Amino acid sequence: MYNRYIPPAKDKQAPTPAQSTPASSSNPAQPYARYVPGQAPTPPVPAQPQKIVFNDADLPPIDRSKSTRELDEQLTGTAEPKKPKKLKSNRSDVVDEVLDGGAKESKSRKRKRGRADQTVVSENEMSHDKDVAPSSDLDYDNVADAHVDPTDDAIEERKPKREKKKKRKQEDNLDKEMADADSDDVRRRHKSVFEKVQKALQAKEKPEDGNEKEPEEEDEEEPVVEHGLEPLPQPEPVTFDESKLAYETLPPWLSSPIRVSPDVTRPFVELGISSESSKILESKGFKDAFAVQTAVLPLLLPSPDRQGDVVVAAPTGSGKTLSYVLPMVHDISKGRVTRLRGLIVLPTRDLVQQVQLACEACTAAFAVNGGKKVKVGTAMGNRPFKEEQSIIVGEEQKYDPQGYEQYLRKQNRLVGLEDSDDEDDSLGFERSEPLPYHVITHESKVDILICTPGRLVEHITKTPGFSLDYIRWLIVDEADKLLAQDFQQWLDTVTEKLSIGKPGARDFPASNKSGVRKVILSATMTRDLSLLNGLKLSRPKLIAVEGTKAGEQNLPPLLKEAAIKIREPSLKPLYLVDLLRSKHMAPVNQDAVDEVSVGSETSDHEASESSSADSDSESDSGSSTSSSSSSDDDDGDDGTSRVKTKPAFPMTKKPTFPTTVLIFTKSNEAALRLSRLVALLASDLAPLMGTLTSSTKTSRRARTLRAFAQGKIRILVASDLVSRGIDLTNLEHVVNYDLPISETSYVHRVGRTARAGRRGCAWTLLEHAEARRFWRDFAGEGKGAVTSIGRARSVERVRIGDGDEFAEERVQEYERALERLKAEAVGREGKR
Ligand SMILES: Nc1ncnc2c1ncn2[C@@H]1O[C@H](COP(=O)(O)OP(=O)(O)OP(=O)(O)O)[C@@H](O)[C@H]1O
Repeated sequence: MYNRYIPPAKDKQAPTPAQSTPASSSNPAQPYARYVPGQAPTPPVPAQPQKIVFNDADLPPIDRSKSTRELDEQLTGTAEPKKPKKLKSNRSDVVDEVLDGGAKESKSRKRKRGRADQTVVSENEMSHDKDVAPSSDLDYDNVADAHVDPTDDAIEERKPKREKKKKRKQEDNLDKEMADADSDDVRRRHKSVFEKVQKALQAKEKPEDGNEKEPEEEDEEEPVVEHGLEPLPQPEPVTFDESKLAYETLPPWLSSPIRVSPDVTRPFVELGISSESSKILESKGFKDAFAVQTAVLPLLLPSPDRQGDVVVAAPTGSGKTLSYVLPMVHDISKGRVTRLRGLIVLPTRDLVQQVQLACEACTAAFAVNGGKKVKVGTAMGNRPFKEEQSIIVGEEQKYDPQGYEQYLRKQNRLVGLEDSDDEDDSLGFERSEPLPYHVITHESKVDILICTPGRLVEHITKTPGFSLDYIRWLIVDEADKLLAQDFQQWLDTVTEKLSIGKPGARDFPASNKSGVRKVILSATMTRDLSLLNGLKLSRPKLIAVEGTKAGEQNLPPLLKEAAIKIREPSLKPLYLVDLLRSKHMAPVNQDAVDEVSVGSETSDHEASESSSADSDSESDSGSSTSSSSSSDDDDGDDGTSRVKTKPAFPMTKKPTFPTTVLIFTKSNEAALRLSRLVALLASDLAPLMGTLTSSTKTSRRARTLRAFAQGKIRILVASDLVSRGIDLTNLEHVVNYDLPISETSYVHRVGRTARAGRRGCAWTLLEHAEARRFWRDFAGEGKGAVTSIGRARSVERVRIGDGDEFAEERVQEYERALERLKAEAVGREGKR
């Protein structure tokens, strides 16, 4: 929180920069002041001269900052052991005074009295005394702040005599007031203040009673303003109402989306898909169009109206993929020649592979009634670049003596030129040599390319014959992520290519439209115009599944969320094991996969999961190719990346697990460590576990996902790699072992379950320090809740574990597992 600077009142003298004392940690007399909202600002501390002159030699210097801190610590119970200080601060004086009920005259006052005829009490000090004594609503901050710095005396001496006289008069009044303060009336008022102080201290010291304490009940941390540098006068701060500003400045298409109810479904035939195609879609599990599809398909399928681009903001698992794949494949299937007409850009390789499957389902559906079987290719850096080039672009030797002549002339011309301005050459293409009297021509081998942004840019710049001239569909899925992280300026590179028109190349044969259709999608769609502008959208329309307010990120309607308090963070893995073994880990959908019994097939595996054997990157930057040095040696029988372990503790029964779980950790390393730890703590679950991290080879990740889909793996431990887009059909539970870094991340993580109209549960393990942020930012509960997450029901509180402590033998077992984990890590290090 930032503290707002409140300029001093007009009649106060504004400090000039020359007067201000530079902030310095070495300055022990650094003054601190505290901003109290809604109260008049503390008058500016008078400028401090370089040399401090004391009128009273016996008077010890007063450290204002020290006193403020000490009181803070006393009140909040956060006092740290301090070096003994000879000085007794003004603030301590005031607290003494308050605690003594005003009967005892404070030392500061004695001092003031003592020097009344030598020094002049500053206005600050006076105002403080006036404020403190009679007020029953004592504000300690003001009390402390109001104390004058000793250097004020020196300043006072320099003031004109007239002013001093005035001050002396005020001082007389002060003495009179102080005498009054001895009266019973004031004593009574001080008593009430004392009671308040005691209450406040008791409330602070009250130990946690073990019950789930509402984090929002915790006191707000009070803002502290450091006045090491005297603030310069500033204009009145402008109040900034973010929500108002955002919506008023959004263009109409963004602020007024086309809303669709989440319950709507319609047969595909009603939306313009032929009955033959619809039947094939149904055979693949797509019977009726989901809500988002009912809204998007009419905008993207051929129609007599001129249509613009489409932006889709719909919850995770709502079926966004099919909403763009269907119309794109439908359109491209009307053509004859294979040209690169559709680009789908996605942030990770796993998503590329997933969307490829959806595309293939649709190509089959439209390869009927003379429709073209649309060819789909991928470019994501999972194989050598050359190989990928040959899959995407075909090369052909064509007999063409004239062309060959030209080719030779060009070659001769280029010989000896240091800086060739030949575009192809400067791009570093590796060209094949033509046969004599032949020329080399290139043709796209795919109609649709699904790619990661980095790899796309590599092909644009390095693959001969790779052309975007015929592109008429550009799909950007998980758009907020792709726009926020502009990998290798992919968007500029692509939009520049798309701006080059080629007559007839971008016509849509089934309608009167030409150009590039852009479809931009995300469950957490950005409203940041500066990002969206980069897409150069044409007459865009925003589709939002109802309930998705602008700026809001809605969770799937059938998602149940719960938070589990971790009372002993050092034993957090035990809470996870208990959760996995608890009644909460039950199937939540009727058709959930039956319990599998894997037997001991994997129990004799020797190797534990290697944390860094593979080197694929999470978000493809495009420059990496799959690592040939990576080994799949430690794959399971079915090639999956199970957590293989020699059981640390004897297995007594066959491994079973009633449901499916995806556990998110904060990093690759954390995922690998946790899965190994759980395998050691619950060895019967080890054969059912797998890990998904960005350090795992892509092919192995794909096998793990396949094994999960087949029910062979039931528990996945993952980094945020799979938090976006991944569709694990049978996933029923998501566990946030580590709290996600943002609301957006939370939405994507928990959105791996409760997809496509199914039920799902999300569990978040909460350490004490995280509770406040979770309830306020993610759950949207309590004081200052600011969440943008929309949900059908509120987050539940669930208790796991045996109270504050686990049985001693479990703790010992855990310690043994940790020791073993450590030994394994050391052993691995040693091998490297
Ligand atoms: N019309 C449909 N009928 C049946 N299932 C469908 C239909 N449309 C999509 N699905 C299924 O719904 C699931 C979720 O779809 P999809 O992956 O497209 O969601 P999404 O909105 O892209 O989610 P995310 O934002 O997490 O990427 C998939 O398993 C998909 O096969």
